[in-house]
Amino acid sequence: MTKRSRSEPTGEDLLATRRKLPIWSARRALLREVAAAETLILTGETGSGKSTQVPQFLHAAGYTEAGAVGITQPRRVAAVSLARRVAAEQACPVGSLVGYAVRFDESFDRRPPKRGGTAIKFVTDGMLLREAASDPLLSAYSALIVDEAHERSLASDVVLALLKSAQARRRSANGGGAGPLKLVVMSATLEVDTFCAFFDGAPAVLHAAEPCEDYLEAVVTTVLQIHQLEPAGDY
Ligand SMILES: Nc1ncnc2c1ncn2[C@@H]1O[C@H](COP(=O)(O)OP(=O)(O)OP(=O)(O)O)[C@@H](O)[C@H]1O
Repeated sequence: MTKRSRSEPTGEDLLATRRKLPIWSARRALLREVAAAETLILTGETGSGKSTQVPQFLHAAGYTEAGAVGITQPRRVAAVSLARRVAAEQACPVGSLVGYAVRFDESFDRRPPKRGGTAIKFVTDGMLLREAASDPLLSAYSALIVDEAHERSLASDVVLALLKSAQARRRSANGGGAGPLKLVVMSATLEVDTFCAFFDGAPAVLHAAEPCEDYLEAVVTTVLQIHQLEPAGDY
C-alpha cells in the first residue's frame, strides 16, 4: 500500500476546495446555458475555477457519453499542469479518464470515453490544429472548450475558425454522423463582443464576477497560479 504524504490532499479535501470555487455555485445555471446554445462565450474572474471545473461539469452532465470534452490551452505547461490537477480531483491517474496532448508529450487513452478512453483531454491550440488537419470534423469530441481565447494567438484564432466550420459541417448532412459539437469560449471580458459576433450572435455569460472579499488571498492565489502554470522567464 502506498503511503500518502502529509501534504497530499485527500479526495474529500479536493472536493471541499472545488465546492469553494466561485464557479461551483454557478454550475447549474452554466449547464442550462451550455444546453441552450451551440456556442457559449463564458467570462469569469481569474481563479474562479473555469479551466479546472467547466470540463468536469460537462463530464458529470453526460457530454462525454458522445465523445471527449477537449480543453485548449495556449501553453504546454498549463495543459499538462491542469490535466494533473483535474486527474487528482477525479481521483484517477493522468492518461486515463483525464489526459493531455502537447507537442513532444502526450498521455491519454484513445478509446472513446464510453469504452473507457479519455473523457477530459487538455491540449494546446497547436495540437488541436494538428488533430483538425487529419480530422476536420474533430469527431472524437462532443464538446470543446477554448480557454484564454482573449490572448488572440494565431493558433487560437485559427482554432476558433476551424471549430466554427466543424460545427457547421456536423450540423449538416456532411457531419458523417459525428453529432453536434458544443463549444465554450472562455475569455476575459475585453474580447467578448468580438467572439459573440464571430459566432453569429452566440450568447455571452458572466459568472463568478463578484468582487473578492480578501484581496491578499486573491493576489497570493494568482501569483501561485502563475508560478505553477506559466513557463520560467518574463513571458
Ligand atoms: N495545477 C494546479 N495545481 C494545483 N491547484 C490548481 C492547479 N490549477 C488550478 N488549481 C486550483 O484551482 C483553482 C481554480 O483554477 P482555474 O485554473 O480553474 O481557474 P480559472 O478561472 O480558469 O483561472 P484563470 O482565468 O486564471 O485561468 C485555483 O485557484 C487553484 O486553487
